[in-house]
Amino acid sequence: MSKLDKYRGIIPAFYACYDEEGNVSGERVQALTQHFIDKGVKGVYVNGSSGECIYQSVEERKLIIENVMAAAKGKLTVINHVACNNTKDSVELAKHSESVGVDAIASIPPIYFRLPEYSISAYWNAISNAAPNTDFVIYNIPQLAGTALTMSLFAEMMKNPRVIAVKNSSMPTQDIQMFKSAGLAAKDDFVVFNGPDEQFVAGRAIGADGGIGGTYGVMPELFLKLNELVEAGEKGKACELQYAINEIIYKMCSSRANMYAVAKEILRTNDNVNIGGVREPLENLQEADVVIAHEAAEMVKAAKERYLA
Ligand SMILES: CC(=O)N[C@@H]([C@@H](O)[C@H](O)[C@H](O)CO)[C@@H](O)CC(=O)C(=O)O
Repeated sequence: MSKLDKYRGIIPAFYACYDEEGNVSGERVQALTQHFIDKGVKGVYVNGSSGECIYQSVEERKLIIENVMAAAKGKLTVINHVACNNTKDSVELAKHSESVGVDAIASIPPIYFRLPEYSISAYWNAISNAAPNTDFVIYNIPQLAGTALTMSLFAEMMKNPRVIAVKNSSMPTQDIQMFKSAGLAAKDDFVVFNGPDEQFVAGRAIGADGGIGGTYGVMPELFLKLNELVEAGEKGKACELQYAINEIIYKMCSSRANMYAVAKEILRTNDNVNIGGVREPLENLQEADVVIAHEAAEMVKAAKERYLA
């Protein structure tokens, strides 16, 4: 048993939870956390892309993680994404994360200015030094952050003993293999999370230890089953379920509204969990999008009936 086993499995990327006025709702954060505990997932990834972190203040992000921790009570592995695009605020969130007892903090590189690698490693190490007793996860999502995790930057970060994982949301699954191999060459144990939900089976096959995903939240049971099939070596069945999941994701992405608005409507419809809409400038649902969300909700139900029986 490795001390990193708590990160191996299905970890939904936590959605932003708002009240009817669009303010962060601590009560709804707790309700969503409880929902994930009830579903039996390994953990949650809080304040990431799915958490709409770039549209939230430092105080709101503190409120969110405090409420996740209050409801999780040790029943979930909690990873808190703390990057704010400036070192000062990110450091403040890192310190606060450690004070509330998260398992790990995570960070994307700084966005907008194309910084040299020594500035990115200095940024990540400053954040990590502010939480000296907390694991650190590098979040690689070049298509959104605009900066990719190169192998030289990765090697530099491996010198930090708290760096235990990469959450890899880049599209080439080969990146997973490269980070996994280099991570294991540098350390006794190292975790890589699959990022693109549509490639979960491929990511796991090439070395990912589990996944963190933005669509797990609307169908955690299906991803738990998918992970089980992968672990059992049932390639054919795993691919069949992956294809069914992908049809659901394509449906979710076919909406004019932002995908997270669709996800929240699916949660409301299928699970009676109401966490509001999305924050502007993300698009909320119009009538045609509600139809799409309800079709996707039906697809989730049908897939559960078919694959979980
Ligand atoms: C580019 C992107 O948003 N990738 C998502 C995926 O889960 C993605 O939503 C999913 O594969 C659907 O395309 C995650 O990797 C992001 C994520 O987990 C997070 O930080 O919320």
